Amino acid sequence: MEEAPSMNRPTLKAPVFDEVCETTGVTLTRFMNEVAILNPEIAEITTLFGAIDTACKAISNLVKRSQLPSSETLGYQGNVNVQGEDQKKLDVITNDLLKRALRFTGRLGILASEEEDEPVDLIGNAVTDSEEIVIDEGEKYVAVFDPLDGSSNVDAGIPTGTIIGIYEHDDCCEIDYDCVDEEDCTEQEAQCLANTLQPGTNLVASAYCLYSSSTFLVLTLGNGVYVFTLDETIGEFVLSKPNIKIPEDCKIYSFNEANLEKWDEPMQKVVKRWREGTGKSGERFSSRYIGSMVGDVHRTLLYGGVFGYPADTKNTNGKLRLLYEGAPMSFIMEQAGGLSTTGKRRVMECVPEYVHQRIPLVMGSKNAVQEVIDEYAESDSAY
Ligand SMILES: O=P(O)(O)OC[C@H]1O[C@](O)(COP(=O)(O)O)[C@@H](O)[C@@H]1O
Repeated sequence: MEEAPSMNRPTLKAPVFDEVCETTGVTLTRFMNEVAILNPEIAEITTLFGAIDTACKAISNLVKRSQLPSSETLGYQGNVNVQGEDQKKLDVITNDLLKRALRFTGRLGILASEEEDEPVDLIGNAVTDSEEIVIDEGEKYVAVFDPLDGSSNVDAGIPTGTIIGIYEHDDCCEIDYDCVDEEDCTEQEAQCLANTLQPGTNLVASAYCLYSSSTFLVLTLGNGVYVFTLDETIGEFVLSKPNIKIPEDCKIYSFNEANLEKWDEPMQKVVKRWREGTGKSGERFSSRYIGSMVGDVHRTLLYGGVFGYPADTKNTNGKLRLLYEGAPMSFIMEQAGGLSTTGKRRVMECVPEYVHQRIPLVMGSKNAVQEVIDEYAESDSAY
């Protein structure tokens, strides 16, 4: 897999709110307005976050109401998505909801989603059936998203989430002519693909929304990680934790341990040492695993720990998707001071070869993830 050089992007100026007196009244809208004032060059992104704000509130409501007897959103849609997964009704509904919210900002050139077979080119197809979408001349972006991560858990009321990554759209990005020749795709389609298959180092923003005891929207614009909590009384996301940092040390790991024996050796060795308390920290780790990436990553960010879905003899590339799960969550983890690796590579530097590509993933507290990286470096593991 190709590795991408790091992008030298100017660091954004982040609005500063001190912990105690200022945060109580800082809504996401106000936060984004302050970001736009401090960084006029990315003012357009704040419009996208307006759409994300609305869509996540609507999804939060849908998820909460989905358990009610009157709800028609439980169960399966009857279709199978491009990855062979049975689509839940909520997968389809939340996908449509987010697609529409983002499209009508007029700022989006392309979107790619777990529930869409191919990237959707909004520039090439500006007119869709009855709804004409006007794409502004201004800055355009590419959005990649997993509309309802962990949806297999939704019927049991287990936390689920939405994951979003935002890239700049480059009208004159280099296209892969092989794709044009061999796969008979048009130049426009090749350009659409090239704009979609960008490495995490190109991300300009990423966010996840966790639908759980509360609804949390966690985001980075490349200068720290900010946690907003939905205040249902005013219907606004309110800044609850500015500029969070993940603890460098930890004693919690979060993996589907049922796969442990199928993992490759370095991963097995490290987790067995953590279980016995014979790892670098000498701490005996405890295990926590929800089986919903957004829930497991949110806990890991706040309490410290290591979350991952390593490669194994069944899922030789792991289970999680690089473009709309791995990279956006790695951007947030790194911005909070953590690390994210495949074991051998920094996830953010991996260039996706196709939209639904899977990648082995281990992310979390710096010193523990470094232990995994060191173990892979020592081993000449095939993975
Ligand atoms: O059930 P497993 O194999 O442990 O996999 C759980 C992982 O799969 C996922 O549910 C995959 O996500 P999707 O629901 O978006 O396909 C992750 O949220 C979670 O971390």
